[in-house]
Amino acid sequence: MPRAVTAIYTVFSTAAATAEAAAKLFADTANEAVTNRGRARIAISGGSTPKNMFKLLAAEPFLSEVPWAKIDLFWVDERCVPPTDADSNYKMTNEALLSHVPLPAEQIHRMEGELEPEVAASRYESQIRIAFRLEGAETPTFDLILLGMGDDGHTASLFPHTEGLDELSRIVIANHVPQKDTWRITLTWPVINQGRKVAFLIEGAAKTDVLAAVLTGPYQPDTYPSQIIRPASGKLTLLLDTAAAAKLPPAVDGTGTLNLS
Ligand SMILES: O=C(O)[C@H](O)[C@@H](O)[C@H](O)[C@H](O)COP(=O)(O)O
Repeated sequence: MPRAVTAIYTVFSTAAATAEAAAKLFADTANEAVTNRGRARIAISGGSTPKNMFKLLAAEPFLSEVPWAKIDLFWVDERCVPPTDADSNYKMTNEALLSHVPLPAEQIHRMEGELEPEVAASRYESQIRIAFRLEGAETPTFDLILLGMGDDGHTASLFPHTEGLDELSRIVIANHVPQKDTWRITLTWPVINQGRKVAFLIEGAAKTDVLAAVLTGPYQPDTYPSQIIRPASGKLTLLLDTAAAAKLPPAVDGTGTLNLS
């Protein structure tokens, strides 16, 4: 049985407001982690939705608010392409964010999409083990994991009916995605669920029906992998625009709560 968690969704009237809320979540969580633990380890997703948030983080006031020198930035997933490729999550993030902020290069932990998938996955797992000083079978606890969701219900690079959904012990895997005829590198869902704070950023009418199925429909994670994200903290945060949230129970004063059992 899946872990029971409380999904707290906040609905914003525009994509710009959603991006602003996501940037504030990034800054606030980073500052809390640095205050309490001396550093912040954050894993971000790619795709298109986070781009506006990244641009906001690269400008004032967030540029000054974020403790860049104390952040270790990781990716949730990456396409198996070089970092110069138009499909590269790293490329998008570098253009929108990294090339504009004082985040030390050695604290930017890129997934090496240009390598053979399994090699890239095991090298990234080693990078994480070193950065988190993990021993034995320990797994990392990220301070913040920012996720997106595809219109097929996938998150990270955990796509419907793929083998990656069955991986319980590794931190990073290469996941073959037959429906895209491609390989992806991705964090595994148990690692994502261990995040201190796990948040989805979801926008647009293309996500309306699938988000309703994920949050209010029967539990079928092989079909809707986003359902497998049930954080150990007991709380799942969702930042949504009105279009994505259109088929969810109406939010009161902009915020709704769903008990996912
Ligand atoms: O590599 C990726 O594509 C992402 O990490 C992926 O999980 C993304 O979050 C969803 O596909 C949503 O993508 P959009 O934001 O483009 O809708």
